Amino acid sequence: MSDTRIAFIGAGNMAASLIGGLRAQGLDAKQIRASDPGAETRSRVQAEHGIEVFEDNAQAIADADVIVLAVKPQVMKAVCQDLQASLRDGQLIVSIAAGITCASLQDWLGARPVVRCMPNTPALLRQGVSGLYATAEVSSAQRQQAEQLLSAVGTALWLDQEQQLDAVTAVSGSGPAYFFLLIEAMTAAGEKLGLPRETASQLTLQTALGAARMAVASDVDAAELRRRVTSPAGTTEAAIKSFQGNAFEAIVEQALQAAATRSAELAEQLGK
Ligand SMILES: NC(=O)C1=CN([C@@H]2O[C@H](COP(=O)(O)OP(=O)(O)OC[C@H]3O[C@@H](n4cnc5c(N)ncnc54)[C@H](O)[C@@H]3O)[C@@H](O)[C@H]2O)C=CC1
Ligand SMILES: O=C(O)[C@@H]1CCC=N1
Repeated sequence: MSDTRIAFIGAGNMAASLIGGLRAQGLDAKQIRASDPGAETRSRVQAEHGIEVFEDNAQAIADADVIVLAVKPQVMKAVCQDLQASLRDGQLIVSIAAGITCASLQDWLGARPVVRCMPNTPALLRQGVSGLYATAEVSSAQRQQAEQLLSAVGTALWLDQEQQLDAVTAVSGSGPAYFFLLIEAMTAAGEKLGLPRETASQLTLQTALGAARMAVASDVDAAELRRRVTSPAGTTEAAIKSFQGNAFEAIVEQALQAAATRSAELAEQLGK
């Protein structure tokens, strides 16, 4: 990455996280450019990261080795069709949009090297995780560039099949929202049990953080960690029995299936 030039099309939340991660890794501000129609968005990334910003996407990609498509899936087709004429051979396209296939991107941009990724919002704290899939046109040097880009904001994992990105979207792309939902529910339940809201919130948040850190650091799996909390005939067992009596695992499986199905549907709808 020492002399790679990267252009971001769309400078919203995910792009700003990636730019922040790259800058923290020591990439020079001169190596990064971004374009966005929002004047406020442009000013913000320029002020925060010292990079050059553009209103015009074609200007932003002029000297780029890597072009990161960080717009919403719904505008991707129009953005690509506008960019197509300004692309040079050898530029790597990296898309972080949910549910936009490599085939659609290559349909709109030509048969170029494309890496499709699914990051998640903890990228904001460089605690993200991403799945990456590369088309056959991507060289090994470009694979490394894409991996380094996503590694700047967390863990980057390669996939063998593009379809697996629907599952990655269901597990980790949307995943932070599931944990936030559990945090909301546990905080509300703690309050109902008689705790002040702020206390219930702090207890829940620190428990979530502690449990996640333990699970990451542990050499045993989550099921074993759970067993270690669960005393025979104790309080945890009562709660776990209640969760499982209400088909907790099935609820989780159905929710992730819904997310994966939606990811595939988006590809179908927006790929045309
Ligand atoms: N938010 C999330 O949890 C995740 C989002 N993603 C994907 O990341 C992409 C970006 O999402 P966010 O950063 O959350 O959205 P965002 O709305 O914060 O950023 C998108 C940016 O694109 C800009 N934009 C709109 N039209 C444009 C155009 N014609 N040319 C250039 N820029 C344009 C918008 O002004 C906005 O600043 C989406 O495709 C989403 O699917 C991927 C993983 C997780
Ligand atoms: O909800 C969505 O569609 C996007 C993709 C993953 C997270 N947010």
